[in-house]
Amino acid sequence: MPLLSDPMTKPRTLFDKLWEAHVVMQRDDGQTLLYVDRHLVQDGSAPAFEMLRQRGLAVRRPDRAFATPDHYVPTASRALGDIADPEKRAMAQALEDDSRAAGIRFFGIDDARQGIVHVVGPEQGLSLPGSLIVCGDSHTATHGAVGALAFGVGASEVAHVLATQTLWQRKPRTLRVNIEGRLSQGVSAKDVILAVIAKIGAAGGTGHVIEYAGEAIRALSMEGRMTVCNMSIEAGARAGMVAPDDTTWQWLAGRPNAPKGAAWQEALSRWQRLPSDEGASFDREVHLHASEITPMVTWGNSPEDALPIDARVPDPSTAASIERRDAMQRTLAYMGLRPGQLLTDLAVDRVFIGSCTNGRIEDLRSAAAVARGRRVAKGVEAWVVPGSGLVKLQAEAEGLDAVFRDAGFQWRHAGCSMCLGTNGDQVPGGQRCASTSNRNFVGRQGPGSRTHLMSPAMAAAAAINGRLADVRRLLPAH
Ligand SMILES: CC(C)[C@H](C(=O)O)[C@@H](O)C(=O)O
Ligand code: SF4
Repeated sequence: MPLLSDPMTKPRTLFDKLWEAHVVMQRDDGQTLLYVDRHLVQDGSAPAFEMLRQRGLAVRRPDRAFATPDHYVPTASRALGDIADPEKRAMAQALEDDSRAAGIRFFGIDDARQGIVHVVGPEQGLSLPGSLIVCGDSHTATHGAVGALAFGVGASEVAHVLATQTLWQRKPRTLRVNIEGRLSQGVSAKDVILAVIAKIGAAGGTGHVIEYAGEAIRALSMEGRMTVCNMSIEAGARAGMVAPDDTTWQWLAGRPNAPKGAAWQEALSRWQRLPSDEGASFDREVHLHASEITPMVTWGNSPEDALPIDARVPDPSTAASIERRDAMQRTLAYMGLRPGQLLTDLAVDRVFIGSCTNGRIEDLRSAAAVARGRRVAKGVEAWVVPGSGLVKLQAEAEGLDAVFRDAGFQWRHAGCSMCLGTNGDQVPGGQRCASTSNRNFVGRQGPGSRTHLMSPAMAAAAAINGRLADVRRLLPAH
């Protein structure tokens, strides 16, 4: 029996192991300096390079950074010149110039490997188990799916990491979210994370790193785990992670930047020791049973406003407080909803399948399975935006582009696109969009846009039906 008080044998969580392995030094005020293994950079990071220039600092470890433009790139063409806003065009160009000047590996818009940085990192094997990964973007949590500690940082921290390869952080607390049992047919990783956020709230994970565990998480593919980890930030958490296992090794083996040969074997034996030890304790635990989770959609302006698709728009008069009632009334007004309306009665104008949450090959396969042999409803504009150029090529090799095009979807180039609309791909004001992205905030997809978050299969079902729809009633005919 190990002595629990012995720090060498005390059971540790995956997070504890990762944190301890990256500590450079601790300060008396509770801040810890961490070593950063991988720094992912996107086109919003131009100001960080400028900060370095102003202080006459060089990039310390260009070999540990990687850059690709995603937020500002056009998805109708592959030319930076097609970015209408000159400021954004300059930012996208600056990323290329600054990366090249610093010797940072860079995938430009004309490179098939370009894409949303959170899709490209894992795809290229740049995001590896046991590593500490940062990026100047909140959805960096995605990379935790490979068993990494990955989180978003601000612009000045991006500059700090570029200059020093380290980062000051306060140690977060740990929260384990356990999903026991098996998911039913038509229920996906997106439904899991929407159900988790609906349960714990958009601030439920504040100050914590979440480890997702349990049978339903173990059964998820890597793509599914990335979807779950991606939205950790929408629960307020600092990061999300899943212990690496056989699914992880199989998915990573052979990726361009994953270790090869003897180095792979050596890495594997290290990585196999990463999962939380039996008996390791977490500051908090939350339990959900997979059988409780059904296809979900959001109705409001926070990802926590998620309900099963067969539910009705909630009634503000039943709210727990006056403040909540007023907030709900404002939300319903913005979203153009009436209390008690069936969610399946809501007609959509737009459908967006893509983003770092759900723009991977498996997401496109599940949407295509629903779209196959069917037609997008009249008056609906439906887009599919692959998360990376390689996802696009893979989908084309499988004929998914033809499935989508035949059904009346637009097949676009890779980028963040309508998730945030910074590249001009926006939902017009007042229009309702079924979206596979991660945020439904006021104006998120464009001023006045109304976003309903859901899984790729559910978004495809909405495109076909012209209304929010229960994909279980529209499952592909076999
Ligand atoms: C623009 C970027 C900094 C932002 C983020 O941090 O997440 C964006 O990616 C988003 O999804 O809102
Ligand atoms: S796809 Fe959306 S959520 Fe992801 S990085 Fe781009 S804008 Fe942010």
